[in-house]
Amino acid sequence: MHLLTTQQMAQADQLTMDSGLSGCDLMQNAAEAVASIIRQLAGADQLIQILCGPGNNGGDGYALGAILVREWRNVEIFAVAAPKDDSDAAWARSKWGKDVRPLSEFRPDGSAIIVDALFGAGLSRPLEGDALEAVERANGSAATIVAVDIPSGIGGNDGKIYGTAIEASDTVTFFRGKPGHWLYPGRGNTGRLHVKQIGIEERVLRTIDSNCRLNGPFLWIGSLPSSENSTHKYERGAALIFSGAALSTGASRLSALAAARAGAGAVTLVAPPDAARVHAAHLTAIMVNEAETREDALERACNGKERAAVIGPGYGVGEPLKKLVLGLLKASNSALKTIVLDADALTSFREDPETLFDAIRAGKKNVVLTPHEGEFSRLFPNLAEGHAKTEKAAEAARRSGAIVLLKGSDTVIAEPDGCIAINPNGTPLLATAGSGDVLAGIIAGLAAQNMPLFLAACAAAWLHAEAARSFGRGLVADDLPDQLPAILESLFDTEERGQ
Ligand SMILES: NC(=O)C1=CN([C@@H]2O[C@H](COP(=O)(O)OP(=O)(O)OC[C@H]3O[C@@H](n4cnc5c(N)ncnc54)[C@H](OP(=O)(O)O)[C@@H]3O)[C@@H](O)[C@H]2O)[C@@H](O)CC1
Ligand SMILES: [K+]
Repeated sequence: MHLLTTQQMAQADQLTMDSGLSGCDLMQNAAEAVASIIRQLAGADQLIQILCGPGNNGGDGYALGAILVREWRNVEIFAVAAPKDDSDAAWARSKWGKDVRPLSEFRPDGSAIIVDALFGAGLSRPLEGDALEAVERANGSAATIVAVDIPSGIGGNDGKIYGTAIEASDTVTFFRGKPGHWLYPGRGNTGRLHVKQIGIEERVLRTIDSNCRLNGPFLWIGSLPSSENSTHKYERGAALIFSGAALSTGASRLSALAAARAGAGAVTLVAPPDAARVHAAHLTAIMVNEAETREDALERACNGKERAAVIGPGYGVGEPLKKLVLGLLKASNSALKTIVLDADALTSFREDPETLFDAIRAGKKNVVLTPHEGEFSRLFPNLAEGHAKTEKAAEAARRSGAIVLLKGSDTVIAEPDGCIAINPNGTPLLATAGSGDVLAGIIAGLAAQNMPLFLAACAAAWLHAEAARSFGRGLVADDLPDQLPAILESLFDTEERGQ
């Protein structure tokens, strides 16, 4: 599903109005959509307190009030300022036609439903004065809060809080969601998101240049590898995982198991001899190859049948890892097409990230970088602050020439050409040691089966979170790979049933 910025939503609005529907029609439809949610949440006698701003978000609030009083509901409206004369919002206020009290007089009734129609797509600065106080009062009350379009104070494009922001239990938005509904902290303030259709036609998306999508199976299920037609393990796809030293083998082992559970037919760990023995004691289905030196490991990678490799987890930050990564990126004429750079492989380039980016751009490999925020700020120090997470990831992908999967509870995946996906099913359960190693392994496992790399990264982020959810409390990273087969199976089942 596309996500639209506030500017793109305004464009959708305008394109719709150009083809005949008026702004007042859209506002009326928007208000009807919010009313349908209020009817589900409110008892017949429950007080509805609507807070209206000066723009069209406020207009939606007045139009909603007019609908609800016709149903004999008990409605109060408080406004921060009157709408401009002759605006759609002024039309809606005239439809309401009853008393409007100043926002400074708003006192929440703990048993009421508060409708937040203060600011939506037009939020242009931090909340202050009466609006700020009203939002704080509403949040401090026991009332249920329903936000119109987006909780007031949340930036529609970046999900950031401007001054303060409404904490809604439900948010009703129109046509498509916005990045700010899905990026934290906005996602936390949004509550349940209801996306309602108000007469904007799908075809406007052909004109609007939207590059941001919500991640989910609908995006990549058609490309998800199925092992049905492969009879040989190498035909199914092989992955190579680079191991660190004997005392830090766990991370690479997690990546290897995840790659195998994601469907790679053959997974090999390449490890220094003492580490190889540790792996051998733990593993059965995963192959282990010894490599005496870094050069041996590189040679093994270049002469193998593996299409995808993971390097970084548990390897150890430093010059040897840098050289190995640069060697892999440079190697031509090998089956290895995809390299997932994670953890130590990212941190090793913190002093000179440009060396890494130059090598990625110069080489012929498809590369995914999987930083968490800390690793990201080491590689892209001037992008770390201020920007929206989507913009940070997109700019990092453009600069590095790699797909960037910026981890977090709202993981963002970006391609160098500007396509972005926001992952919606992240969970705090994933904040556990080794979880990132598993994610890197899933990406490699899917890429080894020839899944297009951006889609593989999107699918991996979603499957990884789904695996955590399906295990639940008490999860440790070791549990994640084992959850994957059942999740993959149910995805294929669903697709076969055409759902
Ligand atoms: N797109 C669609 O499909 C449809 C959209 N619809 C609705 O329209 C909404 C967008 O309407 P909108 O453009 O009028 O913006 P809105 O959010 O009402 O705010 C603008 C006003 O607030 C003011 N203001 C801003 N920040 C402020 C602050 N911190 N503190 C104080 N003031 C502040 C700002 O002042 P200014 O920046 O101009 O000085 C301006 O006066 C959208 O969210 C949806 O609900 C539906 O009706 C129909 C279909
Ligand atoms: K709002």
